[in-house]
Amino acid sequence: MPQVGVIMGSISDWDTMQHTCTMLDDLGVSYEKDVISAHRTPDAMFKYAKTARDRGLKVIVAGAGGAAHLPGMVAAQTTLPVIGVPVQTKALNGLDSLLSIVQMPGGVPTATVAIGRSGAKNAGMLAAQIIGAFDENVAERLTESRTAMQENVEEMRDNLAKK
Ligand SMILES: Nc1c(C(=O)O)ncn1[C@@H]1O[C@H](COP(=O)(O)O)[C@@H](O)[C@H]1O
Repeated sequence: MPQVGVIMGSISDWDTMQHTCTMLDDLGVSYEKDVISAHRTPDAMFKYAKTARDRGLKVIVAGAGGAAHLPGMVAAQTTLPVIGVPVQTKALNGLDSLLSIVQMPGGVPTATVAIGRSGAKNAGMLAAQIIGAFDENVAERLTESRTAMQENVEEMRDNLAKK
């Protein structure tokens, strides 16, 4: 039973959303992935959000670009935490996606990460942190990843000192 649902408005979002999936793979968190659109497949979106909790999901990560209504519309229909990933767009560089996701009305929170790949990566990590609040194994892997990141910066400092 997957713990995280990773959905995206179009297959064209996969370039971005694959980074969420890679992060979840690295942290050993089970997930499912799908293309669901609030605009193009409203009934499927409704069903996905309404059945998510009963299917055992704990967190939903939703990526979309442009008029990115998917994360907010999913959040409107479930009390599971929803993390929105603003996909970078050609016309407006993803500012449109960001503002569509982040500016939710009071009462329907949607966690919002940065535009594009880094945001998608952080969405996977944030989803893992939510799971890790209740799962010691995931928490342990998150701690290891922080340690690796710190070691990486130490290496950068050593390299800089040699320049
Ligand atoms: N923002 C949404 C939604 C939605 O929010 O329901 N459904 C599709 N899209 C977005 O449209 C963009 C272009 O999609 P296409 O590449 O399929 O034309 C994608 O970034 C997708 O997330």
